[in-house]
Amino acid sequence: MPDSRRLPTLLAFLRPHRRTLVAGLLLGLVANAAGLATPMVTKWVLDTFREGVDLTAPIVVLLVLVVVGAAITLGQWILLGTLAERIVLDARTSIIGRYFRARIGDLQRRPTGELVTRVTSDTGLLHEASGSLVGLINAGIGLAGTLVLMGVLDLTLLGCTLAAVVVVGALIALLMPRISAAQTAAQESVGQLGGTLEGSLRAIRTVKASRAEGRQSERIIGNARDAAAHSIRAAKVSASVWTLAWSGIHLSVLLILAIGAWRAQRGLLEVSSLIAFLLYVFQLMGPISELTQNVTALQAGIAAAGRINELDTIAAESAVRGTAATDTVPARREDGPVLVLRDVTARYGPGTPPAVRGIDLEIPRRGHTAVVGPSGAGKTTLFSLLLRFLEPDGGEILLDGRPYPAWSHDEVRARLSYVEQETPVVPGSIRDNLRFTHPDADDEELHAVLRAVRLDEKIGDLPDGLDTSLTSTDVSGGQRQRIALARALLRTPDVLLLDEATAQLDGLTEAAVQECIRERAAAGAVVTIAHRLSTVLDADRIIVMEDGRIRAQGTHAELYRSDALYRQLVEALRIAADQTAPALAG
Ligand SMILES: Nc1ncnc2c1ncn2[C@@H]1O[C@H](COP(=O)(O)OP(=O)(O)OP(=O)(O)O)[C@@H](O)[C@H]1O
Repeated sequence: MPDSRRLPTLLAFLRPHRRTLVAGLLLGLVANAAGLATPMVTKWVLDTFREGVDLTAPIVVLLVLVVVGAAITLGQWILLGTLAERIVLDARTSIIGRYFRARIGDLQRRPTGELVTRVTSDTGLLHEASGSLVGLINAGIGLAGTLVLMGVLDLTLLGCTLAAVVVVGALIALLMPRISAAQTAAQESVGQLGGTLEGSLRAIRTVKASRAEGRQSERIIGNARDAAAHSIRAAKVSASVWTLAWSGIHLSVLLILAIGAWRAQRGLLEVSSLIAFLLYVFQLMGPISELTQNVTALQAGIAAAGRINELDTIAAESAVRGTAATDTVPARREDGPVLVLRDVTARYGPGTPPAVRGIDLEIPRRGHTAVVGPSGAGKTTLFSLLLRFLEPDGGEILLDGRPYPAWSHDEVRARLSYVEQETPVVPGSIRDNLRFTHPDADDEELHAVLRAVRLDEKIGDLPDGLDTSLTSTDVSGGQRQRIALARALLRTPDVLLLDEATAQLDGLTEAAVQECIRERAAAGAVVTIAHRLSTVLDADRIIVMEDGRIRAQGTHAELYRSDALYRQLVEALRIAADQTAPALAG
C-alpha cells in the first residue's frame, strides 16, 4: 500500500487526541515565534550598542525571549511525549482486545510471533510518528518564518539561501523514499523473526532432539540479518541526507558570509543585519533537521499503522446473539438431549473440502459418550463446532433445543467445559489455573476438585501449595493434565468435553481420571475424544467417525460385533495398552 493511502490509517490513531495535538502545535508556534524574533532582537542590541544608548531594554527582551522559548519548548516536549505514550497504549489495548475477540481460525492462520510483534514493536513506531505531524507543521512554519525575516533583512542574501535550500531539499526528497522502503523491509523481517522464533521456542524439545539448534538458530538469525541489512541501508541513506543538509548549510554560510561582507563593504548592508542574517542561516538548520527527522518518523509510523490495520481482516466472533435471539436466557432444561447436531457440515475455509459432513448426533444430558476414529476423521472439528470455535456452513446445532445462533458464544461456553489435548494449562499459578473459568471459586472448592483428580496430597506437599507456578518443574506433564481436568470439573458443567492426551498415564493416574469421568457422567454429559482403551470400554456410548462422517454408533459390545473399523481401532488401543502395562510393571 502506498504511504499516501496509509496516512489516513495513522490519522485514525491520532484523531481521538486532536485537542492535545492542536495544543502541542500552538505551543510549538509560540516557541517558533520566540526563536524567530531572537536574531532581530540581537540586531536591535547591536544597533543600540553602536548608537551608544541604554542597552537595558533590548537585553531584557532578548533574555525573556530565550527563557520563554525554552519553557514553551519544554512544555511542548512533555505534552507530545505523553500523547505519544497514550497513542501507543490505545493501539495496544485495541489490538489485544481484537486478538481475544477474534475467531480462532482467523488467529491461527497467522504466526503467533508476528501477532506479538504487532503489539510490541509496531505500536512503538506509532510513538515516534505521533508527534511528527506537529513537528512537520512547526518546522514548516519555522522555515517559512525564517525565510521571510531573512527577506526583510536582505533580499539578495535570501536569494542565495533559497537557491541552496532548493538544491539540498531536492536531493533529500529524492533519498527519502529509499529510507521508507528500507524501514518497511526491516520491520517485515522483524515480524518474520518473531514468528519463527516463537514457533521454534515452543517446539524447543523437538528442535534439540532433532539436533536442529544450529540450523534453526541460523534461519532465525537470517531474519535478524535481513532486518539489520535493511536498517543499515536506512541508516546509510539517513546519514547521507544529514551530511547533505549540513554541508549545504555550511556552504551556504560561507557563500552568504562572502557575499554579505562584500555588500556590507559597499554600504549596501549593515553589519548588524549581516550578523542577524547569519544567525537565521544557522537557525535554518533547526527546521530543516526537524523536517527530515519528522518525515522519517512519519514514514515509519505510517508503515506500522498499515501493518496494524491489516489486523482488521481478523474477523471477530459475534458478541451478540443472532436474530433468533430473545432478550432473556431460558432456564436450563432437564428433559431431552443437551446437545443436538442436525445434518451439520463444516469446512475450514471457503472452497476447501468439508472437514465434517452430514453429522447427526444427540448428546444425552447424562452419560459418557466416547468419540473414536482414525486421524483426520473429524473428531477435533466436532469439538470445535460444539465449542463454537467454528461455525457450521450447513445444518444446525442446538443447545437445550435452541439453535446456537439464538445463544451468544459466551452463553454456549458457560454450559460447557473443555480440556484440550496439548497445552491444557495457562500461564500462572495452580490456583490461577484452577480458577480460570470461575475466578470467584474459593480454596475449599479448589481442594474438592483436586481431591477428585487425586492431586490434593501432591499439591499440599509443594512448598508454595496452590501458589506454585506452573512454569516450575515441580509439576509433571500428567499432573498438568489433571490440573486441567480439575479446572473443567469445577462448578459442575452441563457438558464436559475432554480431548484425551495421547500420552499414556500411569495406571494409578489413569484409574483416578477414569473414576472422575465416571462420577461426572452420572451427573452430567461427558464427551471424550478417546485415545485410551479404558476410556472406550468405560463409555456408555461410542461414536465412530471416519472421513468427516459418523460411521457407526452404539455400545462397545454392539460396535465390536458389527463394525470392522471399530474392531481395528480397539485392537490398536489394546496393543498400545498391553505395551505400556509391562513397562509400568517393570
Ligand atoms: N485448521 C484447519 N485448517 C484446515 N483444515 C483443517 C484444520 N484442522 C483440521 N483440518 C482438516 O479437517 C479434517 C478433520 O480434521 P480433525 O482435526 O477434526 O481430525 P481428527 O479426527 O481430530 O484427527 P486427529 O486424531 O489426528 O487429531 C482433516 O482432513 C484435516 O486436514
